[in-house]
Amino acid sequence: MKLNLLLNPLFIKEVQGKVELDISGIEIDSRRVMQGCLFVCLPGTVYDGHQFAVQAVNAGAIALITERKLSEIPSHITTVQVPDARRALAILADVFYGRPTSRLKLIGITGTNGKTTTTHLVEHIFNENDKRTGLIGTLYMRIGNYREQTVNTTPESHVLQRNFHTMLEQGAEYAVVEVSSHALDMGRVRGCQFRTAVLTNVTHDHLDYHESMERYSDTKSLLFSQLGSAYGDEPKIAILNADDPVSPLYARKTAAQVITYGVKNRADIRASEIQMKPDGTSLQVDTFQGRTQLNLKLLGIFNVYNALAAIAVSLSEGIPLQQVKRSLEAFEGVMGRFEPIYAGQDFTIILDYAHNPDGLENVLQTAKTLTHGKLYCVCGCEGDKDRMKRPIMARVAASYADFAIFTSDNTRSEDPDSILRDMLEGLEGGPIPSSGYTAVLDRREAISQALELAHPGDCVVVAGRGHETHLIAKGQRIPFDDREVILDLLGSKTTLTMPPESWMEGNVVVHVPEASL
Ligand SMILES: CC(=O)N[C@H]1[C@@H](OP(=O)(O)OP(=O)(O)OC[C@H]2O[C@@H](n3ccc(=O)[nH]c3=O)[C@H](O)[C@@H]2O)O[C@H](CO)[C@@H](O)[C@@H]1O[C@H](C)C(=O)N[C@@H](C)C(=O)N[C@H](CCC(=O)O)C(=O)O
Ligand SMILES: Nc1ncnc2c1ncn2[C@@H]1O[C@H](COP(=O)(O)OP(=O)(O)OP(=O)(O)O)[C@@H](O)[C@H]1O
Repeated sequence: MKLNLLLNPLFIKEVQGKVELDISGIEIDSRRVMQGCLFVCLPGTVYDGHQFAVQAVNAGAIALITERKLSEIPSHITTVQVPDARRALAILADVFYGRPTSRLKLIGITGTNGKTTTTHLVEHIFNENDKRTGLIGTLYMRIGNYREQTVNTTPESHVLQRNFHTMLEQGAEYAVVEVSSHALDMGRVRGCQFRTAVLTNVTHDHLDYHESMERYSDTKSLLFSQLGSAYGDEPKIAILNADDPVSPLYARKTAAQVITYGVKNRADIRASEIQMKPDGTSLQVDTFQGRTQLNLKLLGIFNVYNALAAIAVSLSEGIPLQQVKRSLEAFEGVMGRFEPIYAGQDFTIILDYAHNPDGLENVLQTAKTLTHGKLYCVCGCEGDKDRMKRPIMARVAASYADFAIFTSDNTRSEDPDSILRDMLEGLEGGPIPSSGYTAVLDRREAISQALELAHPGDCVVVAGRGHETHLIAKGQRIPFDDREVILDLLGSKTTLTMPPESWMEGNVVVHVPEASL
């Protein structure tokens, strides 16, 4: 694409050099630059991309977007100075890839927990109903069988727009995207023409970055204000969790039409008569298309919320309720999210990705409800991330588990002992698990101890890592997959299908939510 066409929508302070150039791609990392690229110099949290301009030119960049004048740039290289390179990147990426979101039906899902699960639920329902989708999130970018690995839950704008372009090429009608608070804050989704925005929930996480819950919640609300205020021929919809206290404020921030879902409060899509059994959850759902009975294979009230959000998206796209029901009932779950690991052992093991207080509480609450015997929890906290959640997560584990084993997660640059000390501070003067707790630095050893302690009827929850296959410590990525470790400790190579009767020996549990209508 010609550079002058790319630059058209940009507010430019100064251009030096020719703009009649053919640009082969847009890059922000000098190590990935290819011949003919436009290199955008981004100020980052660790480095300043301007430092790598010369490196980018040496690697083949023919033009640069900068926020200031740079010395040492060869005179044949075009330099375009803008006030804000990150904003410029979003605009350039949108133009370079042909404004793909104007031709895709874009659904963005934000929230502290449940984004991955809800995007997968929506993808599954849509695909079962002949709507071709692309999905972007923590696990991957995928369109049918085509997959690309993602570095971030929500990629930087040039990768995001490239993904959307690929989706269009592959015939996708919809894009279902996890939108993280970091992405909203850094403007990675600027330029995306969202059709539907969904909120799962807002609870404590990422305060290392956002600093306060107010700022965190305010950042998440950007997705709803970014639905825009112009009305076109197609509907714009904000889907909000009626039981989350932030929702009324988010409703005020959007000009879009609002659909609510929930369990406790009045909502457009509301679940009641929730019953949880070891092999699934049944519920009644009242919607604007009538009432239906649902039998989900998923466990936990948190998954009821995820399912309600997916129902709201599906109904708003005109999929009949009975078809939504059929599709939801066939959904098997998402890798590493409340996933049972069974290799013939006589107790239950749940692999889960919970890595913040609310996620852990939801998972342990669900496991406890279904466990007749003892509940064991193995969990840790990440280094170089929100320190404030460490004692809270330990308290959550202590409140639900009969025995807690605190261990390491990604320690990054931090001393693993000091992370554990932060966690254990949460137990001072607080609840202590009925059978006690221990701290075991080595994660494999921690899991091993939990499996050795468990008896028939017990349940071991291994939390925090879910689908992850590596641990990060001192700048190294060390292969470590909780699933493989568990199977290895059980002396098995693969998981088997678990017969429902060998799950936790729980009776049918009826959950009666408190109605506040
Ligand atoms: C804190 C943060 O979000 N950092 C993101 C940010 O990197 P950064 O600003 O720190 O970049 P930097 O390392 O300082 O470098 C500055 C610039 O110099 C460039 N550079 C750097 C080195 C070099 O040799 N050459 C070069 O050109 C870099 O490419 C960059 O353009 O921009 C990068 C490109 O978009 C992101 O990949 C990176 O995400 C890192 C990996 C990360 O861990 N982010 C987390 C916090 C995050 O965003 N998480 C959310 C999900 C959270 C959740 O819900 O759990 C997500 O959406 O993934
Ligand atoms: N609606 C929910 N409310 C609370 N906890 C949830 C909910 N859905 C899932 N969880 C818990 O949070 C964990 C992460 O779920 P999921 O991956 O769907 O969320 P996410 O928002 O994509 O997380 P991340 O952004 O960190 O990838 C699950 O393993 C489960 O423990």
